[in-house]
Amino acid sequence: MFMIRNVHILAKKFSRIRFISTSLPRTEEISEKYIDEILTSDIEYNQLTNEFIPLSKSHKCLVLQPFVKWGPRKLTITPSEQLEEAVALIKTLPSWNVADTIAVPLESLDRKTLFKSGTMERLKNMIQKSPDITAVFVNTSNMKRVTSDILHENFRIPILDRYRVVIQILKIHATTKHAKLQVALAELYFIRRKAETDRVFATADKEKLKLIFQSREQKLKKAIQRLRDERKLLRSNRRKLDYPTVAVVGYTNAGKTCLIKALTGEKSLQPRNQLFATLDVTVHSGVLPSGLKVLYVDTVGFLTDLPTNLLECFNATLEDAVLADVILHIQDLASTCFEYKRDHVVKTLLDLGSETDDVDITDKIFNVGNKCDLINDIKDDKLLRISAKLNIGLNELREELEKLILKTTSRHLMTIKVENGGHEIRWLYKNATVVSEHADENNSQRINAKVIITDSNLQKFKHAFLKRK
Ligand SMILES: Nc1nc2c(ncn2[C@@H]2O[C@H](COP(=O)(O)OP(=O)(O)OP(=O)(O)O)[C@@H](O)[C@H]2O)c(=O)[nH]1
Ligand SMILES: [Mg+2]
Repeated sequence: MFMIRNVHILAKKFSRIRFISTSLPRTEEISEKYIDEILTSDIEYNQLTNEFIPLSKSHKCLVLQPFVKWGPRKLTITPSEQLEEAVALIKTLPSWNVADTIAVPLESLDRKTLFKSGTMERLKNMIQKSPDITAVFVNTSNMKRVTSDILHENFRIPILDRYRVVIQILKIHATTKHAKLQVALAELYFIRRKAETDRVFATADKEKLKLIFQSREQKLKKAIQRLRDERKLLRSNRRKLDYPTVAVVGYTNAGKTCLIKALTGEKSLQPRNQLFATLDVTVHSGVLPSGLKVLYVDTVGFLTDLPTNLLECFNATLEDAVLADVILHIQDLASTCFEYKRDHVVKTLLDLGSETDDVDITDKIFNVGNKCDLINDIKDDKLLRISAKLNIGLNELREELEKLILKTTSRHLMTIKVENGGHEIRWLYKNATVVSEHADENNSQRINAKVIITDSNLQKFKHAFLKRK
């Protein structure tokens, strides 16, 4: 009842608030200060957030996994695997714990009360007998308001669904402005849906709420657009530098950040045994066996069964991934539902590829199996097995990556005979990667330069030097 009574008070307070509409600046005029203000001082909206999704400092949860025993809604992931992921989600939140877990078989997930009366009673008794349970986490993507109210009336403690828990994690883990804005947008969609279905608001108040939500959505989208434009600029600057990019993607906790740390030696990177540890796209430089410099892009991890609104916010951050020269898909060999997670990532990537660039990205995806130190059986013999943590298989990975990069970026690894200290070698140092130089045995005036050069620069080189001869 606590939550419902609060919303009543809010509805009363709310009818006294006057909504002041302010005009939005143009995208290019949006300043850092403006972004800070959206995130911290939107008073009317912050009041709504506190009421609809109060951030609890700690909870002891009963993790409840409803599952359909048979029929088309039956999933390839087992209920115990789903429970395992749900427990990991809760444990990611500081000071949150799991009191108990239970998988509940259902005929369908569409019943308004979710459970039949017998099961409801059993669960009610179980919760009443365990006073240390302070919340129930029902691991479904987006529970209907009516269902959550019915469960709350029965269990008398807060009811959380997957959307609510994931948002809580994202709020804690978001550190950069872009991540914070994306999370704020996902949260707005969540609160709007709740408020729209709330019966305690009068129609006039609902109109006012609608204006607050609309205004906030516009502000957030504009600010996100500004940061996206900035990222686009950074991307095109990177292209001008002509360094190939490798996007490291995969399910959350697969070891993406750990792998980039191992490949680049960058100490600032912090792999963590948490879901959604990384919420920002960051770029780190590394060197391939031939000396070619590459940029590794760390990305946000994937998670199945998220509502579309939340997914949209994530997908925006994956633009960099789809546009990279190579997509390194890292899979956790030790994870229980390995195939299920792999298929989810591949499907999302292919969908994103066709949306963003309308291209088939299959040829530039490279699959690796990480955490080989934890298992002995070979799950997929086509996968290159590595351990980012113990540095196993990383040299082979670098070699394979280099081959694929040369192919996808139309680069050539070749030896060119040039004059020692002449224009040509200077040009090559400027426009290609010179891997090594060896004196020509037959002519001391000339050297053999081993270079990596793009197709277009090779044409330029030929045009500038070979045609003149
Ligand atoms: N045993 C073992 N553990 C690993 C290996 N690679 C990564 N880990 C561990 O797996 C956990 C997750 O690693 P991260 O690199 O943070 O995973 P991520 O894919 O970046 O996760 P998100 O950012 O949440 O998407 C950390 O505790 C790592 O130490 C490995 O090869 N072997
Ligand atoms: Mg990470």
